[in-house]
Amino acid sequence: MALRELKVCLLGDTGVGKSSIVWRFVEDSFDPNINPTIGVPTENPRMHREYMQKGHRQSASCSLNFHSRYCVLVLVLFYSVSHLTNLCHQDSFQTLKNWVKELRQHGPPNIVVAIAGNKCDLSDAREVPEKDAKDYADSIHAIFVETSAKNAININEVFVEISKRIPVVDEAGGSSARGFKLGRQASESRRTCC
Ligand SMILES: Nc1nc2c(ncn2[C@@H]2O[C@H](COP(=O)(O)OP(=O)(O)OP(=O)(O)O)[C@@H](O)[C@H]2O)c(=O)[nH]1
Repeated sequence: MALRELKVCLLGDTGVGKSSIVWRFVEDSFDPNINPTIGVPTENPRMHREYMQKGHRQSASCSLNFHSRYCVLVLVLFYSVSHLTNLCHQDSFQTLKNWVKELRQHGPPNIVVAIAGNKCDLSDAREVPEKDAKDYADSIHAIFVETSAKNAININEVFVEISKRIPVVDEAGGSSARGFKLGRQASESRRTCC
């Protein structure tokens, strides 16, 4: 089966867990002391995808500089709970809405958008009700999943859900809305991630 190269951009406030989600998905690991990153593309060896992480500090023109040869998918993150940083949950939820607005204005049409409410393991500190986030996601026709990179909750699922919405492109360049199946690259069999 032919491989397609796709790009997933992870957008969201600093500290919402973009890097941690990538690490959990690619390496099945979690680092509580992970360093902040800004805009460093990360190769995904498992699925021949390229992940680009973008923090909210970057300008829209820079961070929404999508490459047309890729089918572009977007995972927008916020955390559903208050967090011990100077950013509160409402900030990250509001930032998410701003990202969506920018995507609608500057992103390609028919972009696949998924919203992840990360850090759902901190349920005692929950302050954004799941229903509010779900209602918002429904209103923009986005996928919504609550995730925890720490406890490996729904990390694979969010990417599987995204993959289901990716149109299949046939050899003639036409597309259908059937989605496609995620799989592992044979050449990367030494990797131990799931
Ligand atoms: N409890 C909990 N902590 C998490 C989770 N995901 C990430 N963290 C922690 O949140 C902090 C920030 O995580 P990062 O993955 O660096 O967040 P980021 O969005 O990539 O941050 P920037 O690189 O600054 O944009 C780190 O201390 C992580 O260990 C999670 O699901 N649950």
